[in-house]
Amino acid sequence: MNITVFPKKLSGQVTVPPSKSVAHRMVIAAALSNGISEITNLYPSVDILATMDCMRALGAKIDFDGDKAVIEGIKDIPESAVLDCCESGSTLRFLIPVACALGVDTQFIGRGRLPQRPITPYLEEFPKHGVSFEYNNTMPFSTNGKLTGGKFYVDGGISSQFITGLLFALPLLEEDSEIILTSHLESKPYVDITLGTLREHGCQVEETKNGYFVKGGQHYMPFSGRVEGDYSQAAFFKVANSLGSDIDIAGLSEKSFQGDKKIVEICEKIVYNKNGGLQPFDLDCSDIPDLVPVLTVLGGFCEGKSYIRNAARLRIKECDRLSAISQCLNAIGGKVTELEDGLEIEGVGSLNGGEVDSFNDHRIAMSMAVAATRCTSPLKINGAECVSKSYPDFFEVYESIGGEISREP
Ligand SMILES: O=C(O)C1=C[C@@H](OP(=O)(O)O)[C@@H](O)[C@H](O)C1
Ligand SMILES: C=C(OP(=O)(O)O)C(=O)O
Repeated sequence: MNITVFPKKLSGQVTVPPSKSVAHRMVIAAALSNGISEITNLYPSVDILATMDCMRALGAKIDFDGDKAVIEGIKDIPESAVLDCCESGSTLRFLIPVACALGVDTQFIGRGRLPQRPITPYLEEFPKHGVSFEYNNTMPFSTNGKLTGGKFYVDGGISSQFITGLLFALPLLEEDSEIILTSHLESKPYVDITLGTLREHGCQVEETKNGYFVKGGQHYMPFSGRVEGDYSQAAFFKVANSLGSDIDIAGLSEKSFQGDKKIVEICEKIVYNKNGGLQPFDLDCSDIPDLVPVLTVLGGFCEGKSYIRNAARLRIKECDRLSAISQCLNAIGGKVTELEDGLEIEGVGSLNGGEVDSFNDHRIAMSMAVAATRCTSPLKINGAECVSKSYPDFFEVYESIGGEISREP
């Protein structure tokens, strides 16, 4: 579906959808628990539906109705399973260790960019712990064998999702385990969300000076709760506000562990200079990768050069996000230069509109819809249906706050 967005500032109230990151974790932990958990404020994004289907395939009973899921933890572990991770990196990287810890011989299926996204730490470490892979740099691929504990050496710079996956799996093993980070852990706030979920389910993890120690033989206890609002989605509306819209954003928890909460501080700190223009910024984005596309849009309207730093990992997300957002903004009159691990954004004050591709990436499509609020002519976003990965009704919400769009199948 292609969507043309007509330039218009937005105003009204939005309740942000529940956090995708928190929801993945709550569903997985509930499915591993001994008993029944109830999760409310669940939102059927394609990624979350994928995680629920995978946990069903591993033996959990999940009854999802409205915004509530009743999850009965796995009782009978299947010998083998096929897990369709769709395009979700989280689902894939969280569930490889989980399936292996349960001893399920698993075929992993995926599409879009997922087959190209790395799973290197597992390929390197798991054969030393009883698991073999049939893997040809793409999907489907298969795992065989039951994971055993011990030391896991993991590069912290590819994706924090490997640490989360291991943290979910290691309490289930008989032996104690240690995760040893061989380089700085990027996206650490996401691991902190995982630790919070594990605590809620009664699992203990100790932080060490270079990683995590996890006792074996632990049991997940059921836990019922509500998924908190998503700061990475709130960021689109926050940035729209910094660009002149007037959106009242509801549904966020101030106590959240989400690293993307940083968007609040970033937008509060953005100051207007004496001509009413926005001051440029220089940001280390190692802990907030998902904010980068929309922050690039913000930089496009600042007066002077803004910088996004420590963001090399963005090249291995749903698309190469550094390249995609640069191409999109440059196609409509922006001045963005790719750096090896970041971006230089020269503010231009106003963008023209025209036509861009979503690169099949939800965060690129939504960022461009925010850019459109300040374009001088309509902006067509091709392949805009990709928002369903995290925010299926994004464009309906956008219309509800005064956005004007037309859809083309
Ligand atoms: O653990 C998570 O929920 C996520 C971790 C981050 O990935 P990386 O750790 O690969 O940066 C983030 O980009 C992704 O959207 C969600
Ligand atoms: C990168 C993302 O998700 P995942 O890694 O789970 O595919 C995202 O939602 O921006």
